[in-house]
Amino acid sequence: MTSASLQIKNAQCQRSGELLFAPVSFILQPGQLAVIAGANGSGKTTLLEALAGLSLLRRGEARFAQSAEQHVWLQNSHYLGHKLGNKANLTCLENLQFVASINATSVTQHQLELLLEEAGLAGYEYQFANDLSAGQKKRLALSRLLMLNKTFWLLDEPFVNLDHGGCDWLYAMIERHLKQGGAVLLTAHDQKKIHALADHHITLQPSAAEVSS
Ligand SMILES: Nc1ncnc2c1ncn2[C@@H]1O[C@H](COP(=O)(O)OP(=O)(O)OP(=O)(O)O)[C@@H](O)[C@H]1O
Repeated sequence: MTSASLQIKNAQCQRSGELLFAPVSFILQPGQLAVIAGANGSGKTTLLEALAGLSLLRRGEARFAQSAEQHVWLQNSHYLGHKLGNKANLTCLENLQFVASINATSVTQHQLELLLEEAGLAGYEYQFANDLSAGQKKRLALSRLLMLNKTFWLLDEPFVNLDHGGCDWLYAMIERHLKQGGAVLLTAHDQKKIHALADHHITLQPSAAEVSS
């Protein structure tokens, strides 16, 4: 796992020609958690997508390890958005095998079975992802984090759809990742426990400024 930091300086995103939120700055160090909060529509998902390389920041910058090389950051990070990325017509096991193969990760079927068990999906190994409940789909998507050895986790509302047990599991997973030197950037609304664990609390505030062309 790399031990580099992520520096976010005066970051702003736009939609329909308008800046969504006032500039955001913080440095995410190894072992740290940043929680991004804000009202519905304030731009949390848009910011996370930009940091995950799916779109561009409108202003400011995100620098990884003091370098502008975004591909290094992307290689070391794993993004989980609202669209979970499970393959509906593959089983739980096949989903993990697929993700392992495209990430050149070597893993045995037994290891994957243990991983699914940890995710609360024992007994669902051969069930199609399409036939899982919303919370089970989330658990399957989150179990990828355990399989891939990525330093930075970018998680958009990861607690949504999880039951109490699922929330405890995810919380413990994040805590362990931080202790191992990983870093986590996530969005959350009313998760008091995860807010208490956070090193950075970022609440997106509306931006007054218009984007000039
Ligand atoms: N695909 C899109 N095309 C155009 N505008 C969009 C699109 N997605 C979101 N927006 C707009 O961008 C703004 C920010 O949306 P975003 O999803 O980033 O907010 P959010 O803080 O994550 O909200 P929530 O808490 O509801 O998930 C909103 O005003 C929304 O209407």
